Amino acid sequence: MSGRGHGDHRPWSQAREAAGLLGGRRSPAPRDLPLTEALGAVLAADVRALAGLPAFDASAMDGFAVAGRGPWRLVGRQLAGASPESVVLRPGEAVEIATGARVPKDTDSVLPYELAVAGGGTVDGPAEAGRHVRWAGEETAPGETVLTRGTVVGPAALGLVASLGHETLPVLSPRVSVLVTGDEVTTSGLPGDGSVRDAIGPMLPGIVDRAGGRVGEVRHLGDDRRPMLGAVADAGGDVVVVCGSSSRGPADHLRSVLAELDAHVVVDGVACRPGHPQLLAHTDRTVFVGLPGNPGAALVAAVTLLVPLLAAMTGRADPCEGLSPAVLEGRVSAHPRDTRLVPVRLDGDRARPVGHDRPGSLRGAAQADAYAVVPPDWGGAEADLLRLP
Ligand SMILES: Nc1nc2c(c(=O)[nH]1)N[C@H]1C(S)=C(S)[C@@H](COP(=O)(O)OP(=O)(O)OC[C@H]3O[C@@H](n4cnc5c(N)ncnc54)[C@H](O)[C@@H]3O)O[C@H]1N2
Ligand code: MOO
Repeated sequence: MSGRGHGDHRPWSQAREAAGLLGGRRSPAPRDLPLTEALGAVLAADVRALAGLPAFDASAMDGFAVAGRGPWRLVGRQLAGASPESVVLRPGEAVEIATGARVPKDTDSVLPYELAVAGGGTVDGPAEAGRHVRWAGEETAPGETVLTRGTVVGPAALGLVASLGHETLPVLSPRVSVLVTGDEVTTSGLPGDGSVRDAIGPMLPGIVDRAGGRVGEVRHLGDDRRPMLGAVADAGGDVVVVCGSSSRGPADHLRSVLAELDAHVVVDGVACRPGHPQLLAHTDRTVFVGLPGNPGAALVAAVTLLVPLLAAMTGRADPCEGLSPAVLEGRVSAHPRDTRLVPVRLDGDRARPVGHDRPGSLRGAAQADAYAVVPPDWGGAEADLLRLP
């Protein structure tokens, strides 16, 4: 049973710092992810244009592509996506053209419908040489660097690189394996009669994603020690998260399993409520994070250790940080030793506790914008905030 008293628990802010420091010393190997999976990851290398933008000379307006001086004889029509070599223009000729369509060879400019006078097989108007054509490569030339290493891939970046011909992106994104433990934990159907539905497995991939990592596998295990040892030892990835088994009951084997794997323990218990049974440890190859089985406590532990760890592994800002402090409403009191994390809704510079914040419940966190951080020495009124992932 317990060999460590409560006094050994790390102060909450120090635990977060320790996770960030460890993450800063661990860089995941670069890997290529399909564009559909690259959102939110950090670029491992500069990205160059594989094709120019536009990739061909295209009309920027609906109207007429013209060559030479007007009036022009209408010789055809070019719609977007039409076969590339359909038309070649000679001086004095025009084709009706759609925005985005490839302009015929030897086009000088495009005359928009609004400026054109058309009839009797001819068209005339004030065409200006070179205008209203998006010339190949004028926005981006092939080979140009369009995104630099270290950029967090956002939706626009995905659209950009797709338009330049990429199928994958080189990213730094820690691979995370999740082991959910507990004989009583089920993955489908109604809970009851001593069984509970896994609430942590469904929650973690989104949290990991927002911190720039990817969950590769969520495995469910019982409470026996030997299978847990095998599963922890064999779990692939840069980070292995073990849920449940973090406390000091007869089925809580994580500490002894980590000791058998010669893991170095960095944090064993954090002075926060909920979520004090948390673990951070590592071998040369892998970082281990132990989360409590109570789902509300697991979420607090995830934002305490897992999120800062993953963010620091790719050198990005912690996605939970950056909110300004707010006036904490309601009757919240500080705990004598532990930092309390209170789920709140934000309204301007005010934070209102939402309740339903017991360690076993995610109901409050599911409706909240942030945790209000209430340290033991809290003076009342304003509290720091930690954005909920
Ligand atoms: N003697 C002590 N007992 C406990 C302490 C303590 O300090 N001394 N701490 C309590 C706190 S606080 C927590 S939190 C839990 C953490 O325990 P474990 O991490 O070992 O988790 P379990 O005992 O397996 O489960 C706790 C609770 O959560 C339910 N659970 C577990 N996994 C899931 C899941 N994936 N989804 C939903 N619910 C889950 C489980 O059925 C239990 O009800 O220890 C306290 N005890
Ligand atoms: O601290 Mo436990 O992790 O509250 O439920």
